[in-house]
Parts: sequence; structure tokens; C-alpha cells
Amino acid sequence: MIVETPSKVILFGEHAVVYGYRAVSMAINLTSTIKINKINERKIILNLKDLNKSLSLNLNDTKDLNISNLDNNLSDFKYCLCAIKNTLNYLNIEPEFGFKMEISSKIPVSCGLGSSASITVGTIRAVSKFYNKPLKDDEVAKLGYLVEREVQGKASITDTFTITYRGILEIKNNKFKKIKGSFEEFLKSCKFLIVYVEKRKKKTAELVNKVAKIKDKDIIFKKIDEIVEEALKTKNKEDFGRLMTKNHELLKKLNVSTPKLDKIVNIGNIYGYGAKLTGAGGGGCIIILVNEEKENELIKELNKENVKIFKCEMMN
Ligand SMILES: Nc1ncnc2c1ncn2[C@@H]1O[C@H](COP(=O)(O)OP(=O)(O)OP(=O)(O)O)[C@@H](O)[C@H]1O
Ligand SMILES: C[C@@](O)(CCO)CC(=O)[O-]
Ligand SMILES: [Mg+2]
Repeated sequence: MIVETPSKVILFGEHAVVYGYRAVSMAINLTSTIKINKINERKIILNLKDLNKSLSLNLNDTKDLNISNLDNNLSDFKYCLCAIKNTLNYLNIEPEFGFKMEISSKIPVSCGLGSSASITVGTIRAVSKFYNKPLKDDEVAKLGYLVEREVQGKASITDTFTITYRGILEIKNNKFKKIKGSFEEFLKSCKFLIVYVEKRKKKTAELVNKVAKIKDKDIIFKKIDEIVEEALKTKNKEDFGRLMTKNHELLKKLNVSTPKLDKIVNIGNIYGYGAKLTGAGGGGCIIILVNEEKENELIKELNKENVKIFKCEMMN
């Protein structure tokens, strides 16, 4: 059985959303793929193809795993192991047989595009379907959020709910609503470039915990929330791009940007309508709202900077 799962891009509100403020996020067509097949032993074999890592463990040991005590050399297995553990416990089954799970992904790892949430949601869907107890979206999303919160210590529902429900979501106070109507139509008229700028030195968990230590973070979060509120009413690209850039300036005050991210955001501001980092920051990706009249110049300038450009679309 194969399960394919999207990734996501946060248009506004990352980090603030962890504290109940608003965010807008969009599922995109960069996907992870999970293949799961039966093995006649009561074992689980995990093969992380992109990271060239494998792990085998007994089914019985999986349900009581203490994820925070996992050896460092197993850290890349945390999300999928936690997803397997939480799903088996939620299904409340004693499986007679195990499985081999192979994970591969087109989503750059630890770059702000929700690779962890994609793997998590894909694993939950794959394991529940494999044992013939497929879960509904609300169960998948809730389990996925609990996995990210357990692995990271702090998390919002943004990544896992966006990837589960797809389309465009507005998140506030850890509740969500799918964005439809004129704002969705406006966003569909926008062309975004996602640019992978540089390798992140910290995982999302570390970046979220670093922001938690900032004393005046709520003042910054409130300003981000005002930007999101204004963006939700916007129907023109100049204003939308300007608000993206304002959000980026506030993320810089949270110390989650880097000089290289700022440099590429600046190129997005000059040759696009606006730009900002997306996801936890600390490196990774930025998103640019394209001004079609200057798109060729934008691409030319970006190509001078040794970055990787992803032309993605919203995934419903
Ligand atoms: N292709 C993959 N194969 C196996 N595990 C993966 C893969 N991609 C991501 N992961 C897991 O997700 C972790 C990266 O998650 P992290 O939250 O730091 O980054 P992200 O989700 O890409 O960015 P953000 O959370 O800012 O959107 C990896 O360390 C690994 O545990
Ligand atoms: C940084 C953050 O806001 C987004 C990570 O993609 C964390 C979260 O919402 O869980
Ligand atoms: Mg993540």
C-alpha cells in the first residue's frame, strides 16, 4: 500500500500561532510517499530512504516507546516512531503481524515546508489503513498534532492540520477553518515561488523553544496577528506582498531569520510584491509573491545566489 501526503507553506503567522494568534497556511504539491507492506513477524522495519537510515524493532516495544529518551542516533526516526506508537495505541489493537515501512519524500528536510508533519500524517494514515482501521481526517489531524507536540515539546495544529485537510487554512487559538470564497480565489490568482535558501542549523523544536525564551514576544505576536487580520481582507497583490514583508520584519525581531534569508527576501521585495521566511526559520525556505512583470529578472537574480527554487501549487 502507498500513501502520498502533501507539505505546507505558512503565508503568515508562524511562531505566533503556537501561542494562539492567527496564521494562514496552504497545502502544496511537494509530497512525501510512504510504502507499507506486511511481514509475517511481529516486527516493524522502518526504512528512511532519503536519510539512508533503517531501524527494526519488535511490535510490542513500539506501543510503550518513550520518544524523548530515544538515542540521539535515532532522532530522525522520532516523528514516524511516535506516529506509529500513537496510532497503534489509538486503534487499541494487538496486531498478529508487523510491517515494513519505506519513507521517501520530495520535501526538503528541515526547511520550513512541514516535512515532519507530512511524514507524521502519512504514517498515521498508512498504519491505520494497513490494519484495516482507516481513520477520519479529524482523527488523523488530532493524532498528528499530538505527535508534533510530543516530539517538539511545543507545536500548533498548523502544519499537521493543513497537511491533513489540504487547501488553505486559517488557524487561531489552535482551531482551524478552511478558507473559501473570495480570499481563496484571490490566493489562487497569486503566483508564489518557494526558495530553499540554506540548510537549517536547528530543528523546529529548538527554534520554537528559542522563541519561548523571548520576553517581549507577545508584543511582536500581537503585531503579527494584526498583519494576518489585514491580509485576510486583502484583494490586491501589492498590499498582500507588503504584509508578507512586514511579517518577515517581525520574525527577524524573534531572531529566527538569518542574514542569507534576509538577503533573498530583499531580492523578493525588489523583483516581487513581497517575501518572507516560511516555517520555523533559522535557515530553510522563503516564499516570494511573484510580480509577473518582473518574474524573469527575479529568477535571474535568484540564480546568482546558489538557491533552489520550487514552483509549487496549492494542493486540495
Ligand atoms: N524524508 C524524510 N524521511 C524521514 N524522516 C523525515 C523526512 N523528512 C523529514 N523527516 C523528519 O522530520 C524531521 C525534520 O522536521 P522539522 O520540523 O525540523 O523540519 P520541517 O518540518 O521540514 O520544517 P517546519 O517544521 O519548520 O515546517 C527530520 O529530522 C526527520 O525526523
Ligand atoms: C514554527 C511553527 O509555527 C511552524 C513550523 O512550521 C511551529 C508550529 O506552528 O507548530
Ligand atoms: Mg516540522
